[in-house]
Amino acid sequence: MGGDLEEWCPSLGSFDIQVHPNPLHHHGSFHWADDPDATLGSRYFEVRDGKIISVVQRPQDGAIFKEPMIDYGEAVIMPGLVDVHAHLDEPGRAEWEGFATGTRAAAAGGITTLIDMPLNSFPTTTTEEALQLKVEAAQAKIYVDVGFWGGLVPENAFNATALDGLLKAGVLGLKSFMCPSGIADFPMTNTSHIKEALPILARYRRPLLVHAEIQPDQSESGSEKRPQHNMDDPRSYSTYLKTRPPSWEEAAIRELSMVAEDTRENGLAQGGHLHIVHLSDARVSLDIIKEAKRNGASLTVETCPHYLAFAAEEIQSGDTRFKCAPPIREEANRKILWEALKEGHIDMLSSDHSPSVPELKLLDEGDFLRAWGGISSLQFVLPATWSYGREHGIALDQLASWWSTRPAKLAGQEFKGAIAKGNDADIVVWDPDIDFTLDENYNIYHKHPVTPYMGKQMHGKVLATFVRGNLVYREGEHAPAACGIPILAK
Ligand SMILES: NC(=O)N[C@H]1NC(=O)NC1=O
Ligand SMILES: [Zn+2]
Ligand SMILES: [Zn+2]
Repeated sequence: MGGDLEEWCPSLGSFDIQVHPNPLHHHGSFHWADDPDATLGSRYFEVRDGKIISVVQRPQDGAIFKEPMIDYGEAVIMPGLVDVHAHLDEPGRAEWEGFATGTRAAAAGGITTLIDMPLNSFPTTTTEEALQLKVEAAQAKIYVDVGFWGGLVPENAFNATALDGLLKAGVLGLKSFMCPSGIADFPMTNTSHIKEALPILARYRRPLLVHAEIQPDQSESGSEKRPQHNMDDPRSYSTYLKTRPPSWEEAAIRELSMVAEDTRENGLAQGGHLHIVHLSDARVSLDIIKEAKRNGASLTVETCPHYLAFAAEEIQSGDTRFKCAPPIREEANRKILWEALKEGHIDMLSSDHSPSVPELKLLDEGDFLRAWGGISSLQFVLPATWSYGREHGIALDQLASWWSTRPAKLAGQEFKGAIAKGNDADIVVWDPDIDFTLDENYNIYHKHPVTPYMGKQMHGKVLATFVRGNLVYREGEHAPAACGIPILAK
């Protein structure tokens, strides 16, 4: 590695990066996410004022190369990850996770853009004023770029003026829940709320993201109930699993697939888009999604590394670090999820980083029914996807598509998600061959170190992360200044 890298943020100015193909990892060809025809060979790209201004096979191919030149040798260079689903909880619950801690973890994990969820912070991001508070809280604290989803709740769903205000203020889209969210000031929406909001979102060409689970008896208690399962052992994972069967996801996704018909050509919400967050059920729910897509709906779906990494059978009694909703299902389901991802039926990945203060995980009692549902994982999504994905024969360009290109598109970030001329120089440099064990000595930058990945052996180490040409992280060190910016839709 050459060049003067001591110059951290706010800008490295102009520089060039040289990339050699990694002979161990080319999986047929080494290429950028947006350039499937690229053949094996060194590649160069040139960065100026935070933008990629050229990508060439050889320096003489039209680019004027200047110093400094950074040569990353055998390392893999990919577009920075775009995580469209993270809960940064500030303002209001900064003790759960915050902008500084969350984005430092993101930078260390190769994530260059993160879209913050409208809930778990207080107030929830359901009004223009609340968005303003979010932006103020993020200001000067973020190490990567951060956009914001707004919240669709019953209170604003039938109020077109309120939704217009929120969208004009710059949220990148809206998010709603079809079951209790676990947060009192983020009540769930039903199908009519969603149907009503979709044409408004369509006018802005912004998506509606939905937590797709429906609790059959529909009682809105704001928290999970302990119905007929209260005779079972609350420390046993299977007890929790039974409380949220695949039929919950199926019921929600069936309703959504009908609403999604409005997004088809000549539909009431043409130009609109529905996105299903964190799919866990790889069976009937996925079949409904495939059918809806075949019928022309503008619909996408994400899953998360924890559904691809873990299986219900291995979750130990009382280990509530693994509690999330929808729940992690059986090994057989995990296998089908991988197939669906590789075949393109699942469009992208996200972290759903949803930590709480450790006390709410009730780790001592190990009560799965009462513990906070949410998995902390932000910093580890790249090595987790790679480590577990290697067994399933995934390729680097698939990683870039699931983690960068497609999520950038969902979030409307046309200048992010790919290493291409004119794009932001958002880049992760990493070595897929370096193994590490996530243990107590590992630098975890999340607010709290509680994570189900603790103790796991993983492959893949992030060497450097650039956000708009700024070196924000390099091997255990962060830039002294927080040079991420809030992203607001125009
Ligand atoms: N409120 C919140 O973050 N809930 C999230 N946690 C989880 O496991 N699934 C969710 O939707
Ligand atoms: Zn959710
Ligand atoms: Zn979430």
